[in-house]
Amino acid sequence: MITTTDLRKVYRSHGREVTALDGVDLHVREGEVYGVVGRSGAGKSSLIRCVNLLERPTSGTVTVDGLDLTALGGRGVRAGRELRRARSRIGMVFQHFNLLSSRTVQDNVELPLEILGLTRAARARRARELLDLVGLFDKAGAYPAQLSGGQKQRVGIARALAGEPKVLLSDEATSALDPQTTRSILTLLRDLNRRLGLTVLLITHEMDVVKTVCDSAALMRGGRVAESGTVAELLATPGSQLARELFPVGGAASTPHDTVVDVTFHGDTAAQPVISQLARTYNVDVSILGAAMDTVGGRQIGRMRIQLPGAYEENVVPVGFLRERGLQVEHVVQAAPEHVAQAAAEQKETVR
Ligand SMILES: Nc1ncnc2c1ncn2[C@@H]1O[C@H](COP(=O)(O)OP(=O)(O)OP(=O)(O)O)[C@@H](O)[C@H]1O
Repeated sequence: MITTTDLRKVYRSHGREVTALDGVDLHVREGEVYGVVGRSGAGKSSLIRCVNLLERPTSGTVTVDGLDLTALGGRGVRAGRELRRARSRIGMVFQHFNLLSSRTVQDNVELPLEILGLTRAARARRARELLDLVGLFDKAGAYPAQLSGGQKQRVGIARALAGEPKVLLSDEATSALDPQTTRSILTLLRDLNRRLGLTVLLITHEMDVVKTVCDSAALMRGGRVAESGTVAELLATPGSQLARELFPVGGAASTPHDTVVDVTFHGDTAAQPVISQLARTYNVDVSILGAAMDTVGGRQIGRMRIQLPGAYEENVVPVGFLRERGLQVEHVVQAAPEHVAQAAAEQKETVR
């Protein structure tokens, strides 16, 4: 539904060039909720703004619902009109809601419909339907200042849906909200995604957002996509940073000479009997260093960090035993004690 190909964005200001996007290839399938995460400055906002051409890419293409938006945006009245029409099929939700304070809730939702040229009666009817959809029918006559943050964002979402978009872009829609309100907005987005078949591309710096609503995710670093895939694929990718951050499991080994592995299993596969079978079959002492269960991408996932006596090479058979039983096993390379001391010293240096 959304494809970017070798997308580059270079900002030029005060004689300086900043490369915000350095060849981004992204593919968001129809009907999925896709999360883009990354540190501040990774290029997330630039990406989402290039997807609806609020920002013109320096090079590369953006295709939304089969239409190459980058080809539409030439100069001239016709090109401008075509781009505006295409853009009206892409809804956008902002972190700070961007509502007009002098307009009522209903008038805010009607704004894009005015631009689309709907009659007053048709606008009012559609705006009320949309307010009903986001649970704010009774607030039609209120002004933004009379609403809570969550209600303002619901108005923002209703307004974004006015042009009956197939795609909704969300730029940190929940980062100004408290955790409970965040949850209710995410539930609303998921609900709209399912009921309307809406494809949602959201950017966030909160892993919990990805965990709660996303089917797929990408990690951006330095203007590039460092990792991407469905949440299930990412969780099954050895060494995936996203998987680690989505599902952290801690615990340090008692000795650096033993083997530490992270074992991932799905909620319906009980790991505990497998671990005790392992201990019995190979007569090894298995220490559980950490464990967690959580729901990721709507599926129950469990992760356990265990310690096995001896070096990794000596544990190939027990590790194979776990893998044969369908568990995903990832070797956690432990830092040698002198490296730990050095890393701690370096960190102290940075803090100072
Ligand atoms: N209009 C602009 N002019 C110049 N440089 C810009 C502009 N917008 C963004 N940048 C730079 O581009 C890089 C990527 O910024 P961008 O806002 O896309 O990142 P981000 O991942 O969304 O960060 P954040 O999470 O802090 O919003 C940064 O180095 C930023 O300073």
